Amino acid sequence: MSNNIIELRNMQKYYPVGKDKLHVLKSINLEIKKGDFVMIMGKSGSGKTTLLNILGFLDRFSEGQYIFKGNDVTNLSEKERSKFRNTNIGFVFQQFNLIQNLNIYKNVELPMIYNNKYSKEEKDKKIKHNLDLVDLSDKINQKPLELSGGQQQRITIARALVNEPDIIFADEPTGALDTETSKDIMDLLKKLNNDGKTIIMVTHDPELLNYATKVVRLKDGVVVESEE
Ligand SMILES: Nc1ncnc2c1ncn2[C@@H]1O[C@H](COP(=O)(O)OP(=O)(O)OP(=O)(O)O)[C@@H](O)[C@H]1O
Repeated sequence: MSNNIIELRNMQKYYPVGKDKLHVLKSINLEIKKGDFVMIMGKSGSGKTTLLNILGFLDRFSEGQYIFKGNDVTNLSEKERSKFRNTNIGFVFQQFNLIQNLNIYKNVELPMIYNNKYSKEEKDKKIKHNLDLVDLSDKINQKPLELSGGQQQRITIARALVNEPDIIFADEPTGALDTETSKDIMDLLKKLNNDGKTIIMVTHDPELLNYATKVVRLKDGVVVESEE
């Protein structure tokens, strides 16, 4: 088996717009290896988020083939897609997407509620372990808005890790943070990458390129450059 964790073959994505269709991703061929730290770059509207959402089973594509960990996942049902997503992928978003009226424990617990396979003791252990990993176990009973932006993003990273996914998808994870806090978050992602997680990240920021092992540049829905 190849050591590609992800392969896209000749993938096309159209969005319906009135009677027409907008061709937003054009003949995308992509190979991502286990342990890569991939940066998807390109101008606003070039298709970065659409590509990330397709790779993360959040959106469907129109034509082509998707091979994920050696499985052809092109034609999965919605239920199978949710299972793949929940088992294999952790998500980190620019706007954190934490639930404000739940405390940190409950927020980090969420992905484990959906997959429903751990006992209360196992959940406690995993939540504490991952909060330790992001250095915030002392915030376990607080609410998201009582934390700084950087701390909230660290909580979303703990949440992304609880189901022990192989891959972390991050859409502009530092977009809402100042320079110094961005560096902390990038260093944390790099540490996870060094420990074996594959990271696929969308960014506008060329200064973050030195964290990457692979760069994919999109222009008007076309991969114009893909370099290791
Ligand atoms: N649900 C949708 N319906 C129709 N068109 C869409 C939809 N979502 C995105 N688009 C269009 O698809 C194109 C690509 O959008 P996408 O969000 O993937 O770009 P992006 O590179 O991530 O941009 P940004 O950096 O601004 O987030 C844009 O032209 C956008 O307007």
